[in-house]
Amino acid sequence: MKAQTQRITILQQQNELQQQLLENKQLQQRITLLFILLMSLAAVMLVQLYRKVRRSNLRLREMNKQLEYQSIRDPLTGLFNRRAMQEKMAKRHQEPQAEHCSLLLLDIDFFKHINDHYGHAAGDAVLVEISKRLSALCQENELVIRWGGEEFLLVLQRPQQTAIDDLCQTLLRKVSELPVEFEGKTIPVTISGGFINLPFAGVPEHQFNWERVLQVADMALYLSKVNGRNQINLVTGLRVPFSEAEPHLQSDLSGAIREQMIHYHTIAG
Ligand SMILES: Nc1nc2c(ncn2[C@@H]2O[C@H](COP(=O)(O)OP(=O)(O)OP(=O)(O)O)[C@@H](O)[C@H]2O)c(=O)[nH]1
Repeated sequence: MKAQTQRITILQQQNELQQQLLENKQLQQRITLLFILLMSLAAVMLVQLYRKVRRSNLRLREMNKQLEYQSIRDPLTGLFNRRAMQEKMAKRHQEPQAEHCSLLLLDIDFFKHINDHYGHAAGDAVLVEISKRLSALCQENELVIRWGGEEFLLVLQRPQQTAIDDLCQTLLRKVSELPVEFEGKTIPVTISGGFINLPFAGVPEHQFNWERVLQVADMALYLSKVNGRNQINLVTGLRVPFSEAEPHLQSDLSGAIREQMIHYHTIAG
């Protein structure tokens, strides 16, 4: 009887153990399931987060590109601005053998009168139209810059002087032959310019840098203005050693011409 009771107790204990094992297994299964569920949820969230970050990165990159574009463009005409020129020249400075190029500085004649007579909006329309005409005449590797209010700077890549002369002639004609039409108003426009090569007359650029060379183009432009406008004065070389001409090239182009220190010619429209 005692042995039977003992066996029953053992069997009961075995049953309880089995029951416990079963419950443990179920618990383990639940934990595994929960773990898988949690991992899946985390994976989904991670993928979503990754996509979000990627989208925002793309947006940032796009905005950055736009900002970069805007920082080197003039908002009215879409042309390059001064900063673009400074960047181009800084790059040029780093090149071991900088390419020959030319600077053509242009300024619309009597632009103040256009504004006063036809209105500021008409003046803006003239700037936009002239920008288009200038751009149409330039090659892809050349820069058209809005240098100031009604001033443009072309950085040309045409080694032949005849090609430059042809361009100047065409440019004067293309600006003046067709008046700009704006809201029923017909606005006649002419332009004046000053031209020079960079480097100038083989003078190394560390000695005569682009800013100083451009000053000469500015003086040549001034000559075009005082000599009647609708023309371009081109400074194409030196007739005397640079050291001799240098003082004149800083502020007195007329003196350099008078003293026959430079090669120059005029193209009239
Ligand atoms: N409409 C318009 N006018 C501008 C802009 N920027 C500058 N200006 C005007 O351009 C005019 C420039 O005039 P001036 O420098 O006196 O020269 P100008 O009348 O062209 O005379 P010359 O250069 O001697 O032929 C000024 O009246 C400026 O207000 C612009 O973005 N839009």
